[in-house]
Amino acid sequence: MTTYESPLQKFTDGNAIPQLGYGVWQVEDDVAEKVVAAAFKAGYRHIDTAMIYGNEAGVGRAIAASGLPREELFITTKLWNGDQGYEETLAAFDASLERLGLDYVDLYLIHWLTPKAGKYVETWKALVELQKSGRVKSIGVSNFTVETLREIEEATGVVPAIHQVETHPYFPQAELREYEAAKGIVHESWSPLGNNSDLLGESALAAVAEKHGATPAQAVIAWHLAKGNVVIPKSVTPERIVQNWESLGVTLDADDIAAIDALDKGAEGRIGGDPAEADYR
Ligand SMILES: NC(=O)C1=CN([C@@H]2O[C@H](COP(=O)(O)OP(=O)(O)OC[C@H]3O[C@@H](n4cnc5c(N)ncnc54)[C@H](OP(=O)(O)O)[C@@H]3O)[C@@H](O)[C@H]2O)C=CC1
Ligand SMILES: O=C(O)C(=O)[C@@H](O)[C@H](O)C(=O)CO
Repeated sequence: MTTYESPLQKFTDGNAIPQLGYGVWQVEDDVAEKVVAAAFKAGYRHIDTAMIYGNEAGVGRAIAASGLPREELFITTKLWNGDQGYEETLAAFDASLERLGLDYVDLYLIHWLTPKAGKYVETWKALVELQKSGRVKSIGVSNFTVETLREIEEATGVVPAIHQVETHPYFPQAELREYEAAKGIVHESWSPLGNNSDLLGESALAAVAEKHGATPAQAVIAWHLAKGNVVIPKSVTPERIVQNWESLGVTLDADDIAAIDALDKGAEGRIGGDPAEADYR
């Protein structure tokens, strides 16, 4: 069996993130403990959770039981929308850290812009403070827009290390990725496999996958990796956890990438909420 190691993407703050990680949205807390253990066994060292997923404690138990040195792990969690605001953020962060059983996280994200609440600038200031405290190594955002990425930078002089946002072949985020590249913001793809849409059944993917002796999911993960995206596929199925990790052994050529690029559906390709409008509380 080949042993893989994820490539790293460098942040402008000097830290780096493993490009292939493991996401745990819609995973019950007790299940999270088991599947994160399986992910560690497969080789993943980067775990993506959030307060709203309700499984930080289960992730924390898996970390504690793993025996893996803390410095080999990369743990992300996120501030939920109802906790935005300067003081509220500091308190919510403490609670997340406690549930995880950690004394620092590698990455803390503002989960959604929530434009109507209008608190994202003061919330970003709290993340800047948390990074200074050393209890968060890197800070970033999720579900922002070009305009609001610019706004938080102008308010603080601090550019997010990373932007986690819906990205998959149906909705590849070309314009946003161009702005991020100019700013050195790493792009992170959520719902990278298209979360139960028709994506994995596309015949174009089947053709690319067959050419490489791979599965459609592996072809999609390899596409994200080739684009430089950080990618965090979720699965609670043991063989898929391993299969997704083994995407690291799949290298696409320019024709394969063009064939997957052609699946772009424009605005129609979006599966989740539009950050400019979504105001989940
Ligand atoms: N910041 C944000 O707002 C958001 C962040 N995220 C993050 O991104 C992560 C991934 O996104 P998510 O929405 O979960 O969806 P994904 O795009 O990762 O798709 C997950 C689905 O694909 C299935 N699947 C996984 N691997 C395979 C495979 N090899 N072959 C076939 N099917 C497969 C899973 O099934 P099964 O589990 O049954 O195996 C599950 O139904 C989340 O877990 C979360 O960490 C997601 C949404 C929003
Ligand atoms: O999965 C996430 O990270 C999300 O932000 C959302 O899909 C969220 O969990 C949700 O359910 C929105 O109401």
